[in-house]
Amino acid sequence: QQPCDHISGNFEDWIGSAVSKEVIIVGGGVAGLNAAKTLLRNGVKDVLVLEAQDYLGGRVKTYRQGSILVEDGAEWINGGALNPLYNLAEQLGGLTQPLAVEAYDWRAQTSTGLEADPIGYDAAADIFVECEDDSVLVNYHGTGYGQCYKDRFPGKYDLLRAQPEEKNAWLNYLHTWVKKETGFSNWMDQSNRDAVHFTDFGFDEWNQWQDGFDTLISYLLEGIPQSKISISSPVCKIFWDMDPEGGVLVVTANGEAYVADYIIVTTSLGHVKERHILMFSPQLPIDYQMTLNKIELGLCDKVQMGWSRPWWGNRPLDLQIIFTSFDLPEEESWLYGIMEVLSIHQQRNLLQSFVCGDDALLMEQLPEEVVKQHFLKHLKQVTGQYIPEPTFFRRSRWGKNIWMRGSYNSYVTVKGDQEGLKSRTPWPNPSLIPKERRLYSGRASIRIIGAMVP
Ligand SMILES: Cc1cc2nc3c(=O)[nH]c(=O)nc-3n(C[C@H](O)[C@H](O)[C@H](O)COP(=O)(O)OP(=O)(O)OC[C@H]3O[C@@H](n4cnc5c(N)ncnc54)[C@H](O)[C@@H]3O)c2cc1C
Repeated sequence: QQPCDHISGNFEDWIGSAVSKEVIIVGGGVAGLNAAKTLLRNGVKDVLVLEAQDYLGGRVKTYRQGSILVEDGAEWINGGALNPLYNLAEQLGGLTQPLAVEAYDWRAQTSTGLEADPIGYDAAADIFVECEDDSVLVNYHGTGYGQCYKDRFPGKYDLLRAQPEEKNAWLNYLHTWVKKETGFSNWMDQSNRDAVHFTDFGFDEWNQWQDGFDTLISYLLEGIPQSKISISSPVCKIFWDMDPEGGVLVVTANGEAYVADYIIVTTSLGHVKERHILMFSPQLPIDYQMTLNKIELGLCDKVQMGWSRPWWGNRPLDLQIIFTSFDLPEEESWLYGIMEVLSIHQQRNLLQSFVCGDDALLMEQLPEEVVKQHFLKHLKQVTGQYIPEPTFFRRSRWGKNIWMRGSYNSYVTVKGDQEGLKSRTPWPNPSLIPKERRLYSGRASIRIIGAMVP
């Protein structure tokens, strides 16, 4: 199934047929295209982007069908003007303002279809803010991120005097909410020390790209000639320290070989973790490998459903789902991962939910029609409303995608923290990398860069 599995041979087998390039960029997502655009703008002309899939953008993937526009991947410009993308979108005339909270028809329902006590939501939301505060988190070094929430929730909830029987249900809701924000399978996975360093632009600023997040990709592509990009060209082998002439040899699944002065690898952490042993020759330096073992990439998917008109009413819907019973059949248990069903901004006939971690992995294994029927049945049960057959359905599968193996938010695990990794910055401090291995410091250099977008 992995197109790279049939690529074999060593350095000597490939070097003879290799085409020379100054810079090879692995991956045509935001990071790779931005690197190419920047190099070209600065006079480095002999650049080639090798992209594994048949489209550019990677985790920026806008889907259009008639008047429908949905995002499989990146959707929001979080953090308002603090986010550099905000200014870019504004400059390109493509920024939408978030809807006011009051614009939404906000509901909180139990999974059995009863109205939930909104006071539980207030407790959950308060703690959500508290546990993002670095001055609170420093007290939790050495533990998992969820510890802060677990410790604070009971007191806060009791203070708000909500129904005691709903207490655990709201704590479970809070866990699912944190998983959605982080992509973890379990909120005890991430090291609290790492969470302290998380650059949070603020989660209440929800600007978007007017015409889809891929406006960013079109912008990046301006100024990159087509000849500088090769799609459907997975990079399988990188021989990075073997050429007596000092070049880096790259071999693709199509059997093409390139020898470059420099290489920039922008593939997702999930892909690097899965393939680095087979991909790099010699193996990555041991400190890189050890770092890789201590960090993970989260997984979140989206499920989207549309109708010819909104059955929920004229206002956009924001429906919170609080699971009060856990008797779903095994196959449907991925639904436990849904804590919110939200109208898609600018798409008033469409609803969307996130599903993360293990729940996402289970959902990804099911046929699309089955996922659709589960989601529909669940919505009917929760709302108690008549819901017609949807006219649109889509779900993402970022975990199954062999070029991604995850979606957003890399993090240091608790175990990684205990083993000495103190920050999520995946690679050792560049100044600690021997000079001859740094980008722009000579041939045979290698540098792996991460996502441009948080
Ligand atoms: C569901 C979801 C929701 C998100 N929501 C937001 C959001 O609201 N706001 C936000 O700012 N960000 C969001 N993100 C994160 C954002 O999409 C990413 O941070 C960003 O797109 C990463 O860009 P990148 O170029 O670093 O990596 P990628 O987009 O992963 O690009 C890497 C590219 O490398 C290619 N590749 C992989 N392996 C190989 C190989 N061996 N050879 C050649 N090519 C290879 C891949 O196909 C891919 O195109 C979201 C992501 C997901 C999945």
